[in-house]
Amino acid sequence: MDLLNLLLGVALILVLSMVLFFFFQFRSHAKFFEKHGIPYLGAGLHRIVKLLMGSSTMVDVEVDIYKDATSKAKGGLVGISDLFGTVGVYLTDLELIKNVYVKDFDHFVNRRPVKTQHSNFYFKKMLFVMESEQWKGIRTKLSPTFTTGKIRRMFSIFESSSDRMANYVKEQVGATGGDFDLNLAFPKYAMDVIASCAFGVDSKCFDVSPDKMSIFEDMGKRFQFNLKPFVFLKFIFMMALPKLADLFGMEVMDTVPQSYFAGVIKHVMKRRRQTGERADDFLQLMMDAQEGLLKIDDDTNEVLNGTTEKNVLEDISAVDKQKITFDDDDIIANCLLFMLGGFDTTQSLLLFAVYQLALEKQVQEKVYKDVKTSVDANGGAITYDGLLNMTYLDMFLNETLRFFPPAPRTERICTKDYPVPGTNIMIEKGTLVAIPIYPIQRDPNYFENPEKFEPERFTVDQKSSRNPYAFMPFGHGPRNCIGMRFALTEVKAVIAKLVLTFQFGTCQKTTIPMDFDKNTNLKPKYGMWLRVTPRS
Ligand code: HEM
Repeated sequence: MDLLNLLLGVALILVLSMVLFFFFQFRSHAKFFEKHGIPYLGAGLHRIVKLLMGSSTMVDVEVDIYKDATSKAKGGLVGISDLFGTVGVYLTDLELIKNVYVKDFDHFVNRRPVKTQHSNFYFKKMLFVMESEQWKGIRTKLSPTFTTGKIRRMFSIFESSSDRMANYVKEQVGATGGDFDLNLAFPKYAMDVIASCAFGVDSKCFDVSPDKMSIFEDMGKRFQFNLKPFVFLKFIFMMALPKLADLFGMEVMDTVPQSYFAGVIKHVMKRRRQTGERADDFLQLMMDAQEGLLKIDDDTNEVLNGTTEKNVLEDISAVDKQKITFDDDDIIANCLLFMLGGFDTTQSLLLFAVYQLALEKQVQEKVYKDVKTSVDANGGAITYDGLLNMTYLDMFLNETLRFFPPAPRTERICTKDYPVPGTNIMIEKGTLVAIPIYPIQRDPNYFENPEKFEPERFTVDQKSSRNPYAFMPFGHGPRNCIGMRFALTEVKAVIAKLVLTFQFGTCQKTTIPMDFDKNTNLKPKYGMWLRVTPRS
């Protein structure tokens, strides 16, 4: 009983300390914004509480902040205290967003820093969280692995995983079709591709029944981003009190899957080095990059409006380049990043794509015709070049990404004081800069009737008549998603295969309208139940 009282007392003191800590922090933020003449949205504690209680999703929070922000913004921004107590600005103006992404990128090179010192060995070596020159150096090493030419060479991986996926779904629904939760199959596809591309192994995901997972899939799921209340509180604690978090040895990521995957990669690298065996996969490209055998191709992530990633990356001085190391731990970290950056996001796009196919029958028929025409012209095969000709499929996926962007916002940290053009506002070095993706893509100022699903918004004409920064599912500029082309090819390959093989419809268990999972990025809450019927 005494021990229980003691624990309750400690818990109470901890909660009270955190409340006091946040109270004083938010008061100092209010003064900060007042001094800079920036309207302040306040602490937004009600949003944090709603997230923690599970009555709001991350998307609800984003939409709510955007609504508030657009009504109060000055010079295209408002002040916020983010969920972790960081002082930040929230951008509402597309010109300012363009400046941050591209034009004045040198002021906004980094993302939110990882403040803990002793933990997260691989996490800190991931491109996503790296900073400044180190980031530029590693991005230079990795960019040549994501070019069109390299992805074309990996296409056979997408092809065989797509075949496995289609066969798996066929087995589940039978010859006459049936209701099936696609959420049980797409994670297997995403994992199968990652296992082959980034780890050089067979995931065996499709070799088990839907209620089971192969060890690779199981570990991958444990590695996924989630915001369950306990994890969320842990993040808040780690960001707000990094020194204490270090003292407790807290880790951002679960260490068991981390060690498992690191072991797999080390094993494959050792075998390849010993036997001279090579493969057309991402791991091989990184091993080649380590040896300095890869060059930046001309098509390295073309970036909108004049600035190319190539320009920025070539900007690193010769001396800096020598300082950039790329050892086996960097390779492991960036293979893990494939899992972190590519597993959840790709699944999310796939799930919402089939959802929209099922809801919009006419769209489904158009996608089918587009795919069939291209495949027939290629002797019945889905090829890399064939995918490039599927223009309606491309428009359809873009509209799916507008409607359901897997990442609802992105962020930068201001790395040099930045005077906001046309105003007397200064964004101070160290300030977090939040860029809302989901709410802008649903804003009627940029997309007429935004709640209507309409792939025709992405015809060449319609795209050219719109501000390109209103659509940003992969971010923009030199720090955009490095895996964009990879992800789009991976998704197109399997959607093409699936629409050729099946027709998708709704069933009793289909959630309409969509309900999002509260504990993670954009994902359906109740799986993705659809009626799946093999085409005759
Ligand atoms: C549909 C799939 C995907 C979506 C929607 C997506 C979205 C995004 C977004 C919004 C960002 C932030 C961009 C910015 O801040 O401007 C990002 C960054 C990133 N993504 Fe993706 N992503 C996807 C797939 C992938 C895949 C397959 C990989 C595989 C490697 C990947 C790796 C990364 C990395 C490494 C970054 C950080 C880049 C850097 O900091 O230089 N993503 N992604």
